[in-house]
Amino acid sequence: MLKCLSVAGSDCSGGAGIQADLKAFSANETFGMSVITSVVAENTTRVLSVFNVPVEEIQKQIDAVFEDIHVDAVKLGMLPTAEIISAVADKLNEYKPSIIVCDPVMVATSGDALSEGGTVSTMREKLFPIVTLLTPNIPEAEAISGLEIKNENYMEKAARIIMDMGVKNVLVKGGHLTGDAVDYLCTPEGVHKLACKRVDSPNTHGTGCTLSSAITANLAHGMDMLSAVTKAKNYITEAIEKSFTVGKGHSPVNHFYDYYDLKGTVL
Ligand SMILES: Nc1ncnc2c1ncn2[C@@H]1O[C@H](COP(=O)(O)OP(=O)(O)OP(=O)(O)O)[C@@H](O)[C@H]1O
Ligand SMILES: Cc1ncc(COP(=O)(O)O)c(N)n1
Repeated sequence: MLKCLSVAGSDCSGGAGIQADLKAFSANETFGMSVITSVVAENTTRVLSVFNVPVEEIQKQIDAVFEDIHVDAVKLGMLPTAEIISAVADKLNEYKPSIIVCDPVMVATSGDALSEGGTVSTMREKLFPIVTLLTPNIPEAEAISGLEIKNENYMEKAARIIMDMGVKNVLVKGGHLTGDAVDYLCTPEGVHKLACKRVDSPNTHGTGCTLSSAITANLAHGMDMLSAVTKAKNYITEAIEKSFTVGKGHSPVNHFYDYYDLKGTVL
């Protein structure tokens, strides 16, 4: 069994963060593990509070996993402070996992901040040189590239700017635009446009976390970057399409649509 580790924040309502990552790892046939960076009191409508785990405890969790278990791939989610980014990067440099997918989480679907301001420069200095793939959404790609993304054409430009910062592969996600759900994948081989139909649904809580974790699992399985991202993109589209209501706001996606029907009966 391949083993994937998520280093991310906890979403008590189960739709995003570590909880989404573990579900996506399992649904994509890998064993999931978690290092919790922050305990977020949040639900489908809002963030009530953010309690960051002390850096030493994050380091110890990473040590506990790596001293005992071979990690096939790592996914990075919410790294809320420059100090945490720096400490996680140092640990990754120590243990050198071969695959690192980084979702540079800054803001929740509800619009609430999940990261201190001013973390982009630390991410750029410490994480960009070591990540295999960076997966910013539109606001994150704007913050990193400094480019205002007015439409699809600017997504590709932003991806190229971020590649020029030394990132090996970049996926700029277009969930926040209108029209088809279009993402741009920039690899050393070129730019690939990945378009799926936009599902008319408010159930998008955790889409970014789920997509990046599915990509991580696919890369752990040995897929090349384009195949891993394409398969994960199809997975997230279907997971949104087959989602159900949880709470009063943006419900999560259905990670296990392939395994259970909406009454929980095994397919
Ligand atoms: N309504 C939708 N229908 C189909 N695909 C979607 C929809 N919304 C988002 N996606 C897709 O989901 C993935 C995540 O994209 P998005 O831009 O929403 O990331 P994110 O902002 O990090 O996630 P979130 O909105 O959960 O914070 C992308 O592949 C995007 O194209
Ligand atoms: C703990 C935590 N991490 C990340 C997100 C963003 O998730 P997404 O961008 O996938 O909605 C979130 N809402 N909560």
